[in-house]
Amino acid sequence: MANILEMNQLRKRYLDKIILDGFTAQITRPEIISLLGKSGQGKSTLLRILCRLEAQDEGETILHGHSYLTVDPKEWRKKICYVSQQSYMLPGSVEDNLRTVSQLHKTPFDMQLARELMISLNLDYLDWGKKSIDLSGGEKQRVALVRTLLLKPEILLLDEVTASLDMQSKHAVEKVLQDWQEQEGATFIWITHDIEQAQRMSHRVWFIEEGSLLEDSDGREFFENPSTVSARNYLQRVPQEESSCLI
Ligand SMILES: Nc1ncnc2c1ncn2[C@@H]1O[C@H](COP(=O)(O)OP(=O)(O)OP(=O)(O)O)[C@@H](O)[C@H]1O
Repeated sequence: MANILEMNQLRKRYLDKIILDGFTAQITRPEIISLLGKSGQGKSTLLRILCRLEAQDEGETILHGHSYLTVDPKEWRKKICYVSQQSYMLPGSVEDNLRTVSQLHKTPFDMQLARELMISLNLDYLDWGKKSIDLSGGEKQRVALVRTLLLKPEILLLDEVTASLDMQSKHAVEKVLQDWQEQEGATFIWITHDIEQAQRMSHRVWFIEEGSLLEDSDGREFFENPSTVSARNYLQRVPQEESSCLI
């Protein structure tokens, strides 16, 4: 059977800077993959290419055996959805945002699922008539996540989606996503700089350096015994980098 997703020799450069340098990986079964690496290594660029918000310069992505060249981008983006760090709200109310997906794809709006997800993400207090522009950063982030989950994508690309959340909301998001992954058999590629979160969530880890996949490991193995010096340094350095923000 074909792999869920293949990335073959992806290359991308901005001006004279190489961002992705032959990134190659396969997803063979639904799982939660943490995409880890220092800042500026090409993680977000990779996710934007995977959902076709950007084009690679070279290389191929293949979804269930079909090259991206043969699949309409709109159809592709129903299956692979990106939730970015800057949660973009569409104009209008919270409810307008939640209904967008079904309007775009001409599918019925699943009110019950929307309500359940909002409650699970600690947003039960939120007035659905409130203008989306007036939401806090953390509220926007969670509404954007619900909006995307309602599409039930097969592959969900998560770019630091808990970055502006307090501890309680962060754990709520993790629980919702963990349950969702199991129930729906979805695949997540999750960028996080929160190593404890990655330890809690990862079935696999992809460690990226200078645009190449340096390690592709079972989650537990990666955190117990990373096989490259770079990954070992990264794991030791992250808490120090985070604590320096407090100075
Ligand atoms: N549109 C663009 N034009 C020019 N350079 C870009 C563009 N987008 C990203 N870059 C550069 O590409 C490099 C990789 O960026 P990317 O956002 O993919 O890194 P990242 O690993 O996700 O970093 P972080 O962890 O800090 O979010 C960076 O040096 C960034 O400045």
